[in-house]
Amino acid sequence: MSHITVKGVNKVFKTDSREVVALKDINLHIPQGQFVCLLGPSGCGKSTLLNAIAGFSLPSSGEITADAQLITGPGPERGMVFQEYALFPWMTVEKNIAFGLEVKGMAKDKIEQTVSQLLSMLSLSDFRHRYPKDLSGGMRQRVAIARVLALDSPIMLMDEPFGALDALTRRNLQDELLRIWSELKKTIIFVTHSIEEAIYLADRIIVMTYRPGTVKRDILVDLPRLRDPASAEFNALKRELGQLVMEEQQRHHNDEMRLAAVD
Ligand SMILES: Nc1ncnc2c1ncn2[C@@H]1O[C@H](COP(=O)(O)OP(=O)(O)OP(=O)(O)O)[C@@H](O)[C@H]1O
Repeated sequence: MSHITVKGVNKVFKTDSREVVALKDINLHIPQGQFVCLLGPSGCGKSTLLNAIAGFSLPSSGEITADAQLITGPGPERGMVFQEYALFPWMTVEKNIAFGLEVKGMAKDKIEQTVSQLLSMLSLSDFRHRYPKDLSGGMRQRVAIARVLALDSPIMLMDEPFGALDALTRRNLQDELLRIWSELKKTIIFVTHSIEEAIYLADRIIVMTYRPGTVKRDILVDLPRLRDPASAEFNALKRELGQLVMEEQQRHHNDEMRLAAVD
């Protein structure tokens, strides 16, 4: 089981000069196995919501539960993949993947078996003895995904994991992620500001508003996979989402102009 409930969540950041309402009255239920994208322009609270679900930064009010258990901090059932890979540079690929399992005290032969399976699943077998600095961005992100999969968390939280990759590598990794997701039946919450990426991947897209971050639209994507970005249905949804995101982008822009005028 791995469902998430977000109930009446608010998050306020206080700085010396002002308060930022990053999230306001967010209510969501994410069933087990759903692939959800959080979509919106910069500053609309996507990472704040993801970090709250991860337990890194708790809500100011409201509550989030995973399998009906209140989230009060990070937990093994929720694995996080960041944009910036977060690998240990002094460890080889296989050591990076094995690390969490060693910390958990798993038996050596079981670790070897798990790591080999993951290396194969993510096409990393030929790179097992390499260090992160000797890998491309796409390969490094594969290792980061393998590391989270090693811990077998039923929930994967992903914060713009492919944002720094070139278009072709990004599409390859999107396809691999879809394959892994359908094979392992994970619940995935994936932050992106790419409309096309959200439509390509998600069962459900949650469009957020810019400051305060609220749910602007909650859309189920009912297109068969693998999805064709050239299809009429894909493009119709892209236009609809483009309009919604642009409205928020405009609010972001207006806000920046207003703040610049005050300074
Ligand atoms: N630690 C913090 N202190 C003060 N304000 C913060 C803090 N973290 C986030 N914010 C503010 O909260 C709002 C939401 O930020 P958040 O990073 O969640 O947005 P985002 O949608 O993930 O944007 P991006 O795509 O740029 O990462 C922004 O206005 C941001 O400036």
